[in-house]
Amino acid sequence: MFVLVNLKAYPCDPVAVAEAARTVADAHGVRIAVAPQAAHIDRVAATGVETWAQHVAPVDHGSHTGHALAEAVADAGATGTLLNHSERRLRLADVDGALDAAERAGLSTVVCANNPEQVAAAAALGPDAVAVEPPALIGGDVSVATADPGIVEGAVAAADAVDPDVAVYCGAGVSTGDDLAAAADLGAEGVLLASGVAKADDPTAALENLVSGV
Ligand SMILES: O=C(CO)COP(=O)(O)O
Repeated sequence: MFVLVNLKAYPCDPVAVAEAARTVADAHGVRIAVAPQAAHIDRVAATGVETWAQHVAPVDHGSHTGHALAEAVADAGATGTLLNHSERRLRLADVDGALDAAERAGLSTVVCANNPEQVAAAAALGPDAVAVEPPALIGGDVSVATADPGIVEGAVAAADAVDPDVAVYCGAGVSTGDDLAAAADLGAEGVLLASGVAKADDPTAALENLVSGV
């Protein structure tokens, strides 16, 4: 299982979370990545943890003030990027353009989606992975795998029908080893989570609990 920790814009210490993630990943042989704010990518990557961007823009080098250029986040140390997160939605053409930008820069990609129908559309664009995250469950205490197992199974089936090479992750409310195990049982190959780690008093303990479900 792949564990992708999205730090959003939470007021946590990104380097402390990154060091915790690298330590737990190494100790347990689990792939854990951290997606900090763009301005923190270089400091997070310097810890040695797998580092992702939260977004890249569908643009090339040029006159694009204020856009997150895929090459720039890759230069800073990111090796992958989220796209179309529920809190950073894109138009379909911009998801496609951002996937092109990420591919140009050598970044792995996860396109987020609300439901199996959007998962199918996202998978058709050829990302490395899609992630189903029901917005109503994001930031809550009940994991998507418990609250709505059918949406995870539906996402796995939808992606498989379009392109079996696209991995399927799930997220929203994931915080424990039981949540991770439940997601795996439903066919997910990874989880996205945020508050369970970014808001934890002890991110190392939170991550240790999570990977106990691998
Ligand atoms: O949006 C998410 C990850 O990208 C999920 O957030 P929570 O883990 O806080 O529910």
